[in-house]
Amino acid sequence: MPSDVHLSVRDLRIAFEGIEAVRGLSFDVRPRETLAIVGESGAGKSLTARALLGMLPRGATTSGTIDPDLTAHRGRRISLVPQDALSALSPVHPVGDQLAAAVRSVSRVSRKEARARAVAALDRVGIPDAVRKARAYPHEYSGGMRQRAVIAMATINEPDVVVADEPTTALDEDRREQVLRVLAERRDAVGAALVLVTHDMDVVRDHADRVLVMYAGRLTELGPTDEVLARPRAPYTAGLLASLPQHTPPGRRLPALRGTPPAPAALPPGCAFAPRCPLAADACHTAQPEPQEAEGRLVACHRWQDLPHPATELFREVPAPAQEEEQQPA
Ligand SMILES: Nc1ncnc2c1ncn2[C@@H]1O[C@H](COP(=O)(O)OP(=O)(O)OP(=O)(O)O)[C@@H](O)[C@H]1O
Repeated sequence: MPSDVHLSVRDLRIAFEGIEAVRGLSFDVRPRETLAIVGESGAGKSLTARALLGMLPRGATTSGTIDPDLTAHRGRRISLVPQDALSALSPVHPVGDQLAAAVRSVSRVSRKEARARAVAALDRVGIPDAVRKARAYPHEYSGGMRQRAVIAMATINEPDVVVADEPTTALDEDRREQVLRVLAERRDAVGAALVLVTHDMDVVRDHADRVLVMYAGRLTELGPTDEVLARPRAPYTAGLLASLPQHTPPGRRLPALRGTPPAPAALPPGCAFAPRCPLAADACHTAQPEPQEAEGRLVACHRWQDLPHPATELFREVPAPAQEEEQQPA
């Protein structure tokens, strides 16, 4: 494994009763970078993230390699910031005690020292009056503050990898930005790699160094965020981008990406995106495209060289319904 890589995933497959939901995924995560995993619901983002942590649901079978395997070091070398902070915190213990317990679970320090580290960790994520707040219970924190406390918990033992699974879904935009900033700041401070699972391209644009776009359990595109967003090479990435309001001119219908992804048990032959893809050709309906190097990124698409620029144009065929265009003042 190259020295600038914290974690290396190769040909990861996750199945339930023999049906693969993640189908041969490979990627690396590097220190002090945020790798966003993005895609529609059911793409396999959470399963992938949870495989890194060894937290897959009962019944899941896996193959492939995750190197190093950090699953035995959860809370120390790899940690989770979940969507719902309350699920990460016990309601019956003060927040500071929980952080101190996390410290003492991996290092032999006195209670007093662990407590001091807990207060410092809360202070670092911007919890005001951290000494007093350390004695408060999770329900006494606001939503944004609670999520920052979870970030303090996830980074207090200076892990190599932090996995954040939709960490801001429950928050409003201001708090979302604040939490993602704190997460990036802590990532840098402890030298961790951050794997950020999201379905939100705005979050990807503003907070990820690289982006892994997933569709139906497979890699669609992987590369530097700025480059992928400025010029997507996979039609699916372009479709996700075209669905953002800022890419949709007035009078055009939202969302641009029509239809829904296939269920793992009902995959079409060939490229799983082909039935929704405006560029699909015969080969796309018969042969599954493998990820290949394409101008500094990985793209799994038979037709990546044929994409127009801007590729979001592919998804702009549909005018808005007449009543939206012709709305008259009452
Ligand atoms: N416990 C389970 N048992 C059976 N199948 C499952 C289970 N968990 C996930 N799957 C299958 O794996 C697919 C991918 O799940 P995953 O939670 O990784 O999707 P996701 O991309 O994170 O979606 P979302 O954004 O909705 O969380 C699901 O659509 C489902 O078909």
